[in-house]
Amino acid sequence: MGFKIGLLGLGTVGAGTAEILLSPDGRHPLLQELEIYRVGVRDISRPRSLQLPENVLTSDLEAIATDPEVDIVVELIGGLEPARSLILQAIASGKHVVTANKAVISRYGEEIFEAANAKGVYIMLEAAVGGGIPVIQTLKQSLGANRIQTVIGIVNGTTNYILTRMQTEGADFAEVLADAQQLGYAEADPAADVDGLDAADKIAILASLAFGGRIKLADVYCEGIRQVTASDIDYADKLGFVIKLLAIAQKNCQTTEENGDKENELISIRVHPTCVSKTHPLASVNGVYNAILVEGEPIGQLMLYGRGAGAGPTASAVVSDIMNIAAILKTETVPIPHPLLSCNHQHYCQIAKMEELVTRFYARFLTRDTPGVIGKLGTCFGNHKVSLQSVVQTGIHGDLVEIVVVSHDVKEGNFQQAIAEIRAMESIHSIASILRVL
Ligand SMILES: NC(=O)c1ccc[n+]([C@@H]2O[C@H](COP(=O)([O-])OP(=O)(O)OC[C@H]3O[C@@H](n4cnc5c(N)ncnc54)[C@H](OP(=O)(O)O)[C@@H]3O)[C@@H](O)[C@H]2O)c1
Ligand SMILES: N[C@@H](CCO)C(=O)O
Ligand code: NA
Repeated sequence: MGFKIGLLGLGTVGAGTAEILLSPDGRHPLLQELEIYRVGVRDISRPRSLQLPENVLTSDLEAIATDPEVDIVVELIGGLEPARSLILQAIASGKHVVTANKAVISRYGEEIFEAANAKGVYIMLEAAVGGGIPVIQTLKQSLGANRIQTVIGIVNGTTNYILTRMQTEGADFAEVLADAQQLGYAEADPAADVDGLDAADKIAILASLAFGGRIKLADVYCEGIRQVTASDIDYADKLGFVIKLLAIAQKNCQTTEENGDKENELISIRVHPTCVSKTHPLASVNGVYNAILVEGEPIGQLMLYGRGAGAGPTASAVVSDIMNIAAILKTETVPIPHPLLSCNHQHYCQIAKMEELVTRFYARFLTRDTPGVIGKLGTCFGNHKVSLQSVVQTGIHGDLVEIVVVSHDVKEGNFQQAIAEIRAMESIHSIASILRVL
């Protein structure tokens, strides 16, 4: 056998990975040279559906990360600790690392990549974004000739699955979330999915690759889907939209005030539920499917589509990373950092303020049924340079009237100022929802 794999974790993705490694027939011949040498889990007495070679299973994960026999450590336990420490121990022991852990990479990427570069080992993370979709390698290698302008993704399978079933069945949020957990799509703590944090980790990683600099996770604006209601899905539908949790990173034309230098272009980076026109390619990405739309020069638009979660698709990405490393180890006697596989970012991207974002908005108001209320809304928006595309009175609830507004492209800061004033108006009962429109 050629290369010894130390697998940390044998849950959804770990078991999917082991399954591929244990059945190499009909796959790339390089797989024949990969050996599952050790597998680390929390509880070795737990019954496993997989038949592993004897004495492979252990609960001593540190021993795997530092074992001189192991060539590649594959971290699939998830969470921040002990995942981060184990990755750092593996690097310090001269091992290449494959991980599906976007949470660790988006928070500790600088520490991990600096340690890896100093030690001359690779950190591969194809499974961390878009599951089986080969988006990391596409950005690192295949699109290297392009100037990337925009990356827009549906990158969380759990929330896409929930929104799709809410849309098609009028299903209840909690019931659909339980199904997503059962199917192995959700994170151990599904709040990471539902509150948009998982998507924020992923867009931080994608933006870093697309724009060639580090991204501080705290700079990613993030809203989840808890506040999306059946009513909004219904109104959006009538207006020609579906609601999707989008993760968006865009190079802003605006330059920094200090010197107006092109080098200082700002990046806008955000995750939020978004009204997407039914004719947009991302609108038909449903269920656990993910898609990433990239716009670059000269390639134009490119969309990658596939399964973003689940054992098999995610393991497909993990094993392809293992194979990339094995291929290098096989062909180079002294591995040198492969310029298209390693990460050498030296600076942080500058991030645009949310107030500066230019976007369309959808807003739903519950108002008292008093004369002139639509006029007051329109005047207030107008005073703040918010131009409206449509204002529709959509229903009456007792003595309250429901009004839905869709704006043209406006500055986020102007829109929010108008909303603050409207909220304080006597004739406004409440603002039921505000969504951005793609
Ligand atoms: N699930 C997906 O569809 C998916 C898709 C893309 C990326 N990912 C990422 O892949 C990683 C793994 O996710 P998963 O869904 O496979 O997780 P999982 O099903 O919860 O499996 C976690 C595995 O790690 C082991 N483990 C966890 N903490 C441990 C600790 N402190 N010490 C020793 N072993 C520990 C568990 O051991 P026991 O078996 O003994 O409990 C289990 O085998 C995460 O980073 C996740 O974000 C998941
Ligand atoms: N919980 C994640 C798993 C894949 O990263 C999702 O639902 O997309
Ligand atoms: Na991927």
